[in-house]
Amino acid sequence: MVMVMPALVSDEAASYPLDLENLKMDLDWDDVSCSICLNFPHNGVLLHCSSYEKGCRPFICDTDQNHSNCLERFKNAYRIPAAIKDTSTDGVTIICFQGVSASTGNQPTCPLCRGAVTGWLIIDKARVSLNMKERCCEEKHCAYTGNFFELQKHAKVRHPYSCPSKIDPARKLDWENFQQSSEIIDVLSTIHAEAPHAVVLGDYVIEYGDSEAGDEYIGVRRNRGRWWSSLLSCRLIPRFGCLRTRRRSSHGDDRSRHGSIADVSYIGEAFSSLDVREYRFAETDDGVVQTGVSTAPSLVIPGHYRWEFSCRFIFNFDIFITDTGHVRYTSCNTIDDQRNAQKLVESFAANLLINKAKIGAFLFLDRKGMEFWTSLASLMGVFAFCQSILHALLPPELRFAATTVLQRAFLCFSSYCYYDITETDGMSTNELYHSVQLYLSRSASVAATHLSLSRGLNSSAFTFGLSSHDRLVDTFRGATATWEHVVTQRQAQTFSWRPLPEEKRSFTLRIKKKDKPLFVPAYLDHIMDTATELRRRSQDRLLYTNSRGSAGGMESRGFPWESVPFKHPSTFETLAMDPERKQLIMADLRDFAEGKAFYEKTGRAWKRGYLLYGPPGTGKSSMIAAMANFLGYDVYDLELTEVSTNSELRKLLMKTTSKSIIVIEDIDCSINLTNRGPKKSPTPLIDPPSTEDPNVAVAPAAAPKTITLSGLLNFTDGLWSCCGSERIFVFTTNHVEKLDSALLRSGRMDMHILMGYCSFPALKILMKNYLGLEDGELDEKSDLWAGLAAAIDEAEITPADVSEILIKNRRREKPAAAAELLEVLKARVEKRRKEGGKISSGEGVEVEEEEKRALDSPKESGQDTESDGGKEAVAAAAAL
Ligand SMILES: Nc1ncnc2c1ncn2[C@@H]1O[C@H](COP(=O)(O)OP(=O)(O)OP(=O)(O)O)[C@@H](O)[C@H]1O
Repeated sequence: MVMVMPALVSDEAASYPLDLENLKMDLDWDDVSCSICLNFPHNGVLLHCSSYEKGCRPFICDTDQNHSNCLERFKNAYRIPAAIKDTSTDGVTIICFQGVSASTGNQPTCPLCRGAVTGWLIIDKARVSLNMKERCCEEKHCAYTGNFFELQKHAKVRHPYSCPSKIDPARKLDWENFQQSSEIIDVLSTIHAEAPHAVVLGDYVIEYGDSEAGDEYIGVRRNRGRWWSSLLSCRLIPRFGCLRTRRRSSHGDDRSRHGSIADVSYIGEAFSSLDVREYRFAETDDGVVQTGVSTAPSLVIPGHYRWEFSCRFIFNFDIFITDTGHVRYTSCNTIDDQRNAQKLVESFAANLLINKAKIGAFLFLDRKGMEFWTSLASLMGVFAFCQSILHALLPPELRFAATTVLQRAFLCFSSYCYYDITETDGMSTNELYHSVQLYLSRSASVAATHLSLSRGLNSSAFTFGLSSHDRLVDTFRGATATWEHVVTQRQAQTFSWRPLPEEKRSFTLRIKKKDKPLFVPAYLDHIMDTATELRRRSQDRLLYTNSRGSAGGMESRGFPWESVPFKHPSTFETLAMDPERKQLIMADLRDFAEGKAFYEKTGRAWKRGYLLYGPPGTGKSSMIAAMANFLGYDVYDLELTEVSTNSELRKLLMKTTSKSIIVIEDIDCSINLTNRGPKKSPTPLIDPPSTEDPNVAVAPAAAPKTITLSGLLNFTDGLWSCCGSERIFVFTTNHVEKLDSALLRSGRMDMHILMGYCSFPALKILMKNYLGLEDGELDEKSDLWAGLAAAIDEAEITPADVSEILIKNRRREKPAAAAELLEVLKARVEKRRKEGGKISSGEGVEVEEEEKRALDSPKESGQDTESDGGKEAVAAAAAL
């Protein structure tokens, strides 16, 4: 047996003797493949590794750069500077690496067993045999196959410049990734072997459970006796570049035995073999004192700066701070790392000295903070435990009672009081809930992050609402109110006549107990008022009427008014009227709308009456529309002929809302305004059908009309007139002289407005409206303009008539249309003069009024004339 001792440079390698005889005998050359390219190893060599004795035979190719070139690549990977021929005997040559030492951390390792490689053997017999094996050309896309010599020739001729043995970067990266993943798996399996209950979170291992065993695992004290807490042990998975470096520096023979053992030894040795500096914390001293230890200075740091966990920084070293008063850092390989570690610990100590505060940058929790959170956690744990016990032991009724008692106790001791405003109040809807919703929508649109949006019927605006469990803080008279929108699922669907929504919604108002007198009821009133105003502004205005053809419909659905959206376009701007008078009326309306305090102070009902009188077509209806548009009020057009009794009139009044205009047009045509007492029973105009005929249904007799002037007077200025607020009464008439003076007195009709014939300023407005004629557009000194100014007053023409002429001529040129108007005015003046100054339109008024009276109240006209006859008939029947 020939034993050869290779002249190895490292001490460890010196112990690998070679049994050359056995080497020659125990190989079947057909089964040999290159450990790197996995092909037949042409011109092959056998790496001499530490596991040679155990049968490891790592053959690799020793070809040139035109082929796989595996030996060269192996040497390059480990930066082996040189190799020398050491021994040569009987067809076996031993080559040894030069200048390789285990201490440099760059020891070549066997591709099969990962053991240290000290050199290689050239076995002549193996070479001859292996060189004759056929393999493919290494060049991409080349299909040539041949033995070693054929391939050499082929490469020289066909691929003289190719270099297939260069490393493909993508494949290199793949290989590195593969190595990394296997390292991760190794580390994880080691962690689980060492600490089966640990959880690996990112780069850290968190251990749960009791650590009474007191294993000072990797130098970090565990949290004793606190079963609920978890302890951040340490960062175990370092960066893999570092891991690989460390691996290379470790002993190969350990690793060759077992892969995972290698990682365990890594974790262990990180704290044993590396440089450990130590800083000491003293319990009592408040300063940081550097105690003179020769190589490792000690810092005395107050006790409350102790931390119970360790942290690995982004650098390649670890710092541990233990409750025994020690700060330790372990540096890795480089001098830079050591310097960084030292700097960090020193700046940490300096910070403590200066600030005596937490150093946030180091992501540490101080002991006090830890204690607080652990106490809190323990309290919560106890609470959860008690809750589960109570749940198991107590019946639901008892639990409910206990909860109620607890809630009451809580409310007793709380400095807040709470108000729940539910969406429904029993069977009816809670108006306050909707008002609060609308009120909060003002600020919700700004403050809240999650909103619900809605748009109501007859509304042109969107309203915002709080979503479930959203909160909003409001201030009222300097105090704070917190609103929360609570939405819960309705539990069991109880029997109900109407379907209930699936969710129960409510608002909870939280205010301080001391603010209670401030909030209740003033705050709620404020909410209601604001919501009403918002609702009014966001909704289209409405035109109501009570005219439905019969008094029987009065109580239909409990609401006597029917409404349509109010869309009249008339405004004070388009109203043809003297500008000064217009301004006067507008100022009066504005004062009224803003006069809440004034009316309260003076003890007057917040209402105002306007009487609009003048010939037909002078703009009385237009004036009402302009008023409504100016104030933004709803309009109630009261048809008096549809109202049977004074009480009905009262009910109608009661059902009007505030901020509204109640209009009675042509009041002189609607009622006998001289009779203050009840009217006589009316006699039907047509005979009632004979009751003898059973087939004919007997129509019920029309309800007697008992509405009186006094009823109307009470309507406008009685006790009932102030059942609402901010209401305007407007009466219109063509014959003011026919009205009872009681109706006209101040307090009922506060302002009498004459809507007269078209004046020259009014004419200008109409020409602007219909012809688009702006001021100064026509030469004011022109004959046309002067003629219009002179004729308009004498013509006594209504704005309605002027409008009609202008509409007819609106497509013509403006001067031509104005000239046409002048012609009409002149003709009218001429006619008036001929007729001796009699107002022709006045005659028209009379005729028109008669017609109106006949149409509007046929019964009334009939009543008076036939009342005597009726009386006679009744008397005759009584005599019989
Ligand atoms: N002062 C005015 N300004 C603008 N347009 C007017 C004016 N007066 C009348 N008009 C026009 O004439 C038409 C009739 O007017 P309006 O109905 O307001 O008159 P009125 O006085 O209410 O008539 P009546 O007494 O017959 O009800 C309206 O369509 C309007 O366009």
